[in-house]
Amino acid sequence: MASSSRARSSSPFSHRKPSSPYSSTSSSSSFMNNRLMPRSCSSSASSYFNSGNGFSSRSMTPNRSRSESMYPAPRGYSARAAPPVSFPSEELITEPFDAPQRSGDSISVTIRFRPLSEREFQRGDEISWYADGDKIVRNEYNPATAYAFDRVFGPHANSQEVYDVAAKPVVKAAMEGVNGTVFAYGVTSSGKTHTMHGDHTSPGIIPLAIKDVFSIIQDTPGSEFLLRVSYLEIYNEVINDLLDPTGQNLRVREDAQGTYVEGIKEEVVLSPGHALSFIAAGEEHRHVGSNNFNLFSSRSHTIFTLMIESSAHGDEYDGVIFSQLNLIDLAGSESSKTETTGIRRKEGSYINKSLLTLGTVIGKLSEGKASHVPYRDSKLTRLLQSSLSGHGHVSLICTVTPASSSMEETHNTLKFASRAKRVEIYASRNKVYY
Ligand SMILES: Nc1ncnc2c1ncn2[C@@H]1O[C@H](COP(=O)(O)OP(=O)(O)OP(=O)(O)O)[C@@H](O)[C@H]1O
Repeated sequence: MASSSRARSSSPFSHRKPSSPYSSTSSSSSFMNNRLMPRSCSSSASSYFNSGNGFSSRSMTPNRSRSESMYPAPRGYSARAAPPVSFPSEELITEPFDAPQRSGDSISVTIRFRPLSEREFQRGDEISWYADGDKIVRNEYNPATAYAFDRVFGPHANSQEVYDVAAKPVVKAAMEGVNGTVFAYGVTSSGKTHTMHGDHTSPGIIPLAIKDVFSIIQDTPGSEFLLRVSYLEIYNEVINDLLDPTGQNLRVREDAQGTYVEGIKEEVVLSPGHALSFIAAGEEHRHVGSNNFNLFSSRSHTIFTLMIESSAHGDEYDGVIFSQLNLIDLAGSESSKTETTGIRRKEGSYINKSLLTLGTVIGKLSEGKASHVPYRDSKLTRLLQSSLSGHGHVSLICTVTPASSSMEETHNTLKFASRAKRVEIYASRNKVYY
């Protein structure tokens, strides 16, 4: 009998689960009084909802015994080439490179400037880098130094505009069974959290993506969906489950299909508000951690994952498509000279080491030739391995300040972004027939 165990996708954030304690009988479904009932259920719950009024109690993915891999490539598995999401092409203007012949798609790279902060303004910072049109970042003092990207947003762009370009196509593809990863990269205080989370007046990529996912469901009559979320942080190279305070120091496991976090909690979500409530709860857990360990949001990488399954009804049934959408707010690198305490210094060195490893991994991948890629050198790159090695769309949003006092740091971010553009990906649709 079916349970909520889902088919294994090629995403790095796949989580094995024991067989469901809830059987997927009608009594375990969320179909109560013809209303979708949010409930406090763990990953094992199976609650399907569709784009119409009805709900289904059946799971689309098969139950698997513990001894079996939860996500083997089942019979009938098909990984069809999906149409690439339409990101515009890009090229480096002043630092030409020998790009490998591309046969796949590439990482989409977006740059987002924030305005000069009050602090920068007060201390007399000038503009050192600026958006020259919507594809080029240019240096004010040396105009010949410029980089081109898929898209560059100046300081007055809002998060909805950034979302529409850098995340919406990835979200849309994820709803069609193609794994996706959107992540924000940049030095501390450059605007990563503003971009990924935002606030009530200016929601960021994560709430906008959640809203979009539910609106796509509404606009997809005749299909049923199952959505689950997980939320974790990597703090000092330790993975903590933000949806389950007892889930500390979780292990990264690996099997033939890639890496996954063992024992992470997944929650079924039934509405945008429901999904956002889990994020809010997760932030609370992270905050508690902060008090105990001097942990700040900027001191951990966070990964919010939305797991999506869908299937058409009745005669229209054409297999189950599934995907994972990973929305990542990286911790910002910070100069060690700003660290004041031992704990801060330790945090900073973990952050810098993992970001350095990310840079090395991107650099190796961008070379486009077979060589050792040190994914295992950090938890972040281990978890990102499947995404970066090409299984799904990847959108990198690099946040930068125009301030002259951060000119070198911004230049480093631009160089990282430039390298990332050269990484090839081969996104394919995940589909399984039962
Ligand atoms: N595009 C923007 N427009 C207006 N304000 C912004 C923008 N980006 C960032 N800010 C503001 O700048 C400050 C720092 O931003 P934020 O906290 O998002 O940085 P961060 O990169 O996440 O830093 P950290 O790495 O320390 O977490 C915040 O007050 C934020 O509101």
